[in-house]
Amino acid sequence: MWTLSPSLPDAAGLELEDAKQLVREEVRRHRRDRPERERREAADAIAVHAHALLDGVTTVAAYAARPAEPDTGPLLEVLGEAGVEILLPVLGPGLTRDWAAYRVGDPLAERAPGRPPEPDGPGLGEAAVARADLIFAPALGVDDRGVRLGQGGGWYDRVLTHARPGTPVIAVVFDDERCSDPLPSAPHDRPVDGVLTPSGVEWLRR
Ligand SMILES: Nc1nc2c(c(=O)[nH]1)N(C=O)[C@@H](CNc1ccc(C(=O)N[C@@H](CCC(=O)O)C(=O)O)cc1)CN2
Ligand SMILES: Nc1ncnc2c1ncn2[C@@H]1O[C@H](COP(=O)(O)OP(=O)(O)OP(=O)(O)O)[C@@H](O)[C@H]1O
Repeated sequence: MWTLSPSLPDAAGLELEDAKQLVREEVRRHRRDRPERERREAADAIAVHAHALLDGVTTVAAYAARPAEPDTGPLLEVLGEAGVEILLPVLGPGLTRDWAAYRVGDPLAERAPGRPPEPDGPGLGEAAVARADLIFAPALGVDDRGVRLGQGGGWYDRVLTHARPGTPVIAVVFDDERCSDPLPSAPHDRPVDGVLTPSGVEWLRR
């Protein structure tokens, strides 16, 4: 069985960005091979465990998954059923950062190949993430320190500077991407507070 920890490429002697890129390639390769059934089951389990995080939460910043990511459709449904306000990322030119409100059932469309599905409501501005009481972030891997490896655009590292201090950030990954060995990390990488996998919620930093 593949898991990220023992599959970490040997990053010794590499520049940090090169080391990150190698790990991204390893995870993406594995994601491409993941059976669709496993992805579907993971999505359902992730949604079930998300319930436990919603006490006292009014607004959630979440995301609509791209094809090989854990599907967030069931998670978004759980959020909708709980009556919370949902914000989803919207990308402008050059991956600029914005958010729009989303209600379950609203159309989501890929604006360009490889881009995540997006709502078409008005942009609320990058700083709208400050409304969120809870933030779900996509990731390729998360280690014991909460270091999150993202897709490499720095989108979340930048956008999270607008989150209200103390707002929990929860990365969503498959079980085999929850990594017990340290992932490469830079000073600007904002650690996450917890990780949500099909096995449940794990708090890493409290
Ligand atoms: N579902 C989801 N939404 C997200 C992210 C994410 O990782 N997942 N992001 C996390 O930061 C931000 C957007 N990051 C993005 C990163 C890459 C591409 C993209 O166009 N990828 C193309 C081309 C890549 C390339 O050639 O360099 C592709 O993958 O085909 C789009 C958005 C915000 N929304
Ligand atoms: N807060 C920031 N301010 C300025 N530049 C940043 C910031 N965060 C990240 N960057 C730059 O963005 C690029 C990608 O960063 P990084 O590798 O951490 O992305 P990532 O966390 O994997 O991606 P994402 O957050 O989009 O999923 C790097 O060149 C980095 O220097």
